[in-house]
Amino acid sequence: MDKQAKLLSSKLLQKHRLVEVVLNRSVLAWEEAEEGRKRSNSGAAHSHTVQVCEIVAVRKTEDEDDAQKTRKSRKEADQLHPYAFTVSYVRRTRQHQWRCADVTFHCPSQELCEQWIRVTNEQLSLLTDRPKSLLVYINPYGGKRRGKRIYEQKVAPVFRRAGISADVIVTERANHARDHLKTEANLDKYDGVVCVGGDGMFSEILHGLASRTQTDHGVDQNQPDAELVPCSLRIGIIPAGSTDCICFATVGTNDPVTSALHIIVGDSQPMDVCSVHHNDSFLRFSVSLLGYGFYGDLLTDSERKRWLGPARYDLSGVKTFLSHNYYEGTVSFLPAEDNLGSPRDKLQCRSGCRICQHKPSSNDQHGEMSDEKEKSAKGCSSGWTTIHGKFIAINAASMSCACPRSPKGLSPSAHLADGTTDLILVRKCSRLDFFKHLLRHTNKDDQFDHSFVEVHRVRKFRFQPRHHELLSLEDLSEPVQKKAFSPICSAQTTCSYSAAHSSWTCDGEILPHAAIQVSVQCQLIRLFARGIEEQQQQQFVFEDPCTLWPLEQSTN
Ligand SMILES: CCCCCCCCCCCCC/C=C/[C@@H](O)[C@H](CO)NC(=O)CCCCCCCCCCCCCCC
Ligand SMILES: Nc1ncnc2c1ncn2[C@@H]1O[C@H](COP(=O)(O)OP(=O)(O)OP(=O)(O)O)[C@@H](O)[C@H]1O
Ligand SMILES: [Ca+2]
Repeated sequence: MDKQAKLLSSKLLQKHRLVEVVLNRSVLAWEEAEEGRKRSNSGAAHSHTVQVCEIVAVRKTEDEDDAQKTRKSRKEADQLHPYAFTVSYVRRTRQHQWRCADVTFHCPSQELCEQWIRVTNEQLSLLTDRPKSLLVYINPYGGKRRGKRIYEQKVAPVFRRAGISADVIVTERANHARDHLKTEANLDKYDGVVCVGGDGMFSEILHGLASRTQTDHGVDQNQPDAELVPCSLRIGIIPAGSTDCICFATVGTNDPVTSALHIIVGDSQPMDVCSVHHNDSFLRFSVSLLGYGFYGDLLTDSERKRWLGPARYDLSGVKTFLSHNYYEGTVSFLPAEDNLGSPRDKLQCRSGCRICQHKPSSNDQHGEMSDEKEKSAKGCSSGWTTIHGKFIAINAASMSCACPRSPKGLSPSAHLADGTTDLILVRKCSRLDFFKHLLRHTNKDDQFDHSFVEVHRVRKFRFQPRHHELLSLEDLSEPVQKKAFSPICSAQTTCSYSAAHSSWTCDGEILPHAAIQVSVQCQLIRLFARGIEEQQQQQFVFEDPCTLWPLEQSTN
């Protein structure tokens, strides 16, 4: 099929200029017609191009719509081109932000106007990746408690314009969305699930959808080696949380309108999910940060300060930094193959990332090695590596974890969909050294370039805190978290013996066990996103700027 073949070509009026408008299967383009240029004595024609896949909608222009925008040209339009249609499309602005822009064309006859609308809509209907029906969960209490307003004012109008129908559920309690997805929701009705909230809300959707998928396929997710079935519905994130790191790392910004537009155009970004087990029982899934020590303690403390909103992380951050605790334990990991790069190679994961497109073979589809190889590896020699030490932090970043606090993230070269996680070990060091390491998350310096930091790209890992047996005997009547709330050991004091252990934070949730086994499930889910775009595509600046809507008002 010739993508360049013209489907329609007409001379139409756009504002007060006569323009040649062309539609083919891939683009809608217009430029000032020759006679218009001669009349206005202008030089080269400015041409404008919109990818058909980035057209949001086309509609007959209502008089009221048009009146305000083209008051100057109304007289001429009324006389010669009284019929008009408006195309809404994606326009890139700054720093990965998208906006919905409108351009209106006036036609000399109703027939021609209707033909343009019909043929453009026919092309849009061929874009089968676009969702028509969505299930939306709004957390009214996430972030700065603006989820409902953000959805109603910024997102719903764009969905309506794109002809998307949405069933909206405002959650009434924590885990409402997860439980609804797990057992109640009629998922056949929908083309995707959207959450309005932060990383915690996303985690609810992930758990609901992934568990439901395993149940529907008879897979027992308690088995650490079970081959999990990928979820068929894509997930959209409208950011309205405190960190929004999953949105930021998959879209490049945490802007609700941008996310809504990625949903409308039907983008698809596969994503790795870590499954976390304690012995033979499933604990949780993680897509961003699994952190023990510094981040575990920080999150444990910040949960008690939820009322402070996003500022809780800074306060608990300073407090945890000053406590300067370290924890002893054993980490074992199964390194990823060399062709998947290394956390220090500076090959960042971007839209269409080559590393993530490398399809794992059926043997290592879910981060598995061949049975033979893994058995010998577990034995000790090849494959698994074991490190015993005293750690200030043990972090596993399955994606960069870029967010406004740390624009390059915890592991800047981690990949969204390569089937691996970057395991970062920060050993006991001085407070000043740890501060230097933290500071490097906010600037261009390499945070791994310290003698006390090492980083490994892995498919699986395990952690065993020191004296676990002793602790569990001692603490049979006491939940592990309680103990973990009050770490005893501080790196400046000499700790000859310590039974203290931290907790794992798993995408912001605290896990009830310190001894865990983690396995990366390659591309278990897909998001309505496309990864971070390398370069902003060239945008044409209109002499008469198109309307950007919804009106840019700050709700953040
Ligand atoms: C000197 C400045 C150092 C700044 C260092 C910034 C590093 C930031 C790294 C952020 C990584 C976020 C990963 C995302 C994880 C999400 O799944 C999870 C759920 O939303 N959020 C958090 O865990 C929330 C994590 C929030 C982390 C906040 C860290 C704040 C650290 C402050 C340290 C202060 C030292 C001050 C010394 C005087
Ligand atoms: N109606 C509700 N009432 C109370 N808690 C809720 C409700 N709906 C969802 N939650 C819970 O609120 C928690 C936090 O929500 P969310 O992730 O949206 O915001 P956040 O924590 O401010 O942001 P982030 O996770 O990005 O740091 C989630 O773990 C979710 O389970
Ligand atoms: Ca990954």
